Amino acid sequence: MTVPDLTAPESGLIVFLNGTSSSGKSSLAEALLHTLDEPCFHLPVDAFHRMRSRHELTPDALRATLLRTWRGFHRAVAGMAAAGNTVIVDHVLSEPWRLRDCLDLFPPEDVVLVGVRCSPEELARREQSRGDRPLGLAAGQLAQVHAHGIYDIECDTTDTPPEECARQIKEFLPRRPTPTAFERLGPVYGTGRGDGAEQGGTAVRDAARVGTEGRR
Ligand SMILES: Nc1ncnc2c1ncn2[C@@H]1O[C@H](COP(=O)(O)OP(=O)(O)OP(=O)(O)O)[C@@H](O)[C@H]1O
Repeated sequence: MTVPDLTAPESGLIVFLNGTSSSGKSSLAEALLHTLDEPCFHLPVDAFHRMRSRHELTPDALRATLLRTWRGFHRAVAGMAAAGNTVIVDHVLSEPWRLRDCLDLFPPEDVVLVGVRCSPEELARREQSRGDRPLGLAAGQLAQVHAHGIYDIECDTTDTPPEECARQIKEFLPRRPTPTAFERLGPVYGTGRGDGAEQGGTAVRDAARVGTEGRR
């Protein structure tokens, strides 16, 4: 029987899609799965919420459980990438601690931070037609989600189909400049692997102040 090579592989790329609810992250992630040449995984936080058992919880317990779900999600992404997998992350940076936690965990040179933009009018139209998201959810997230201000690449899904956005990202990957957005954001947020991963990270200190934004 052949023994598999278990020496530490090179870290895989993390294509980090950040945008409000209804901005088109999941659709873009799905298009990327078909567009990128190498095997890759789409890890959406929604899948982790679906895996959780359906217990009745007090508001405090729910808040703590949601926080653990998000933090577990970040660590699952880091683990998949550490094993050499290309990972597409579908994320809403609607609370500052979420970005801090990711900055603490992910190798900054391996993250491609993608801003997924969409006009407020189109976001409202999509919410209306979906019917499974509270109206105004996306509008309420807009300012915070993009507050860090830096991306490696941005896509505007208002008038551009997911397949075209995926093609633009694929074209960008081999010529992405350094320092990456994550490399630039680490010092700004006073975070980074090394101090964060071992000690629990700034995000853990922030967690005491975490909001109750919940599942989104
Ligand atoms: N590029 C696009 N052009 C037109 N419609 C789109 C585009 N991308 C997504 N949509 C539509 O917008 C709605 C939301 O898309 P999607 O689920 O991909 O967004 P999301 O950002 O993952 O949302 P959420 O975070 O709420 O799950 C869907 O009805 C989808 O068909």
